[in-house]
Amino acid sequence: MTAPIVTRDEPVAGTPMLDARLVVDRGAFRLDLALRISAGEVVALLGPNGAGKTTALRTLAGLTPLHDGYVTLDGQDLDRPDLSRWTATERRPIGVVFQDYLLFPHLTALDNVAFGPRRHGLDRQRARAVASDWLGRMGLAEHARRKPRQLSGGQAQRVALARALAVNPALLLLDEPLAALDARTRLDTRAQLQRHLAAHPGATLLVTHDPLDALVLADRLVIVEQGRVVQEGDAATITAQPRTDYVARLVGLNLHRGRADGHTVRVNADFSLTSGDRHDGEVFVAYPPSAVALYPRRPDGSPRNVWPATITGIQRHGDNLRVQLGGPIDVVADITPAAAAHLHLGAGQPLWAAVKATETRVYPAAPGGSHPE
Ligand SMILES: Nc1ncnc2c1ncn2[C@@H]1O[C@H](COP(=O)(O)OP(=O)(O)OP(=O)(O)O)[C@@H](O)[C@H]1O
Repeated sequence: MTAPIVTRDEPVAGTPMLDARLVVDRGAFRLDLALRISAGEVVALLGPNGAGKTTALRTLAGLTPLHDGYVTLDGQDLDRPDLSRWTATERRPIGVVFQDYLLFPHLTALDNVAFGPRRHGLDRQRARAVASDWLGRMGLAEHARRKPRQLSGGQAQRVALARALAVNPALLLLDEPLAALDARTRLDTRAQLQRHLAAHPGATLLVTHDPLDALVLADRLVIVEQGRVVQEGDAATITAQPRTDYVARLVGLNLHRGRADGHTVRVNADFSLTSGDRHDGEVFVAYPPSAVALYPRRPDGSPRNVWPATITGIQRHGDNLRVQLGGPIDVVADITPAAAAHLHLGAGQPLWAAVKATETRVYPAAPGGSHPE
């Protein structure tokens, strides 16, 4: 597709800071996603391994060429493959924090941060003044003369963030910015990062596997699978109404797709669920693992959905056990150790699963045409 040529000095009110359609072919893999991010907005790009998150980030940074589509940032066309126009990485008003930070090992923290402003034309003294200010904001003033190897993981992460922000980027790109940290450092650094992102006036794109990072740091989530956007929205909407198996696992819900006829949802040829909600047509049915009760024998006299199942896996899950079940539908159930003691759990063991109709949530599969397929 082609977009009109837009060349303007001032961003037009109401237009997003970043407006992009990224099309990249990599052998059998094709990335094709539209991204719009407003000034001051933090968007998390979330998806399973190989979904295309890093490719999207590298394309925006100019490290991987865009094959089709366009990248418009702050009113300027950066990439227009249809016009054979691309902008070199170093000429983009973009700051990048890579997963392993990529600090220059031979430069001090100060000179690592000063590197960006230097490249943007400031003389050494002014670049160092800008860098010093950023290190101060990151609480690293006393570490300015240290080399990267003398910094902790959390400190190195903040130097990398300072380096990315020191050029006042219209777009800040973060690639798994907390992945290299241990769990404790991660907690502190996540809180600090949240503060710095909230203060960043430009657009921010955060690439992550980690739903917690996305939920804490982002205003909006964009979920990609196999190079395509499958769902996007705020965290509350996505956690309430997942639309793919990946998203359902991410937010910890069982999810089935089926055809509703009143209170009955046919999930497959062998199985229907009864729900408290009335619907007609293609729907999703979601319910938490804690809503699935397990019994050694068929429970009688109950209005619930009841079916025979077989245990396919058991894991510890917080204080409870998470039990994977096969049968007419695949589900997971969370049960307490006390409940487990009555069931004599073991892989391959047959038992009965039940879900109350009132604990299921049913919603249309294609609201407003935003269906993933
Ligand atoms: N240099 C490359 N050459 C060819 N194909 C590549 C290259 N890098 C990545 N790919 C392919 O592109 C697809 C998307 O990979 P990408 O790294 O963007 O996914 P991702 O969502 O970032 O995954 P992960 O979470 O594992 O980092 C994959 O199928 C991958 O095999």
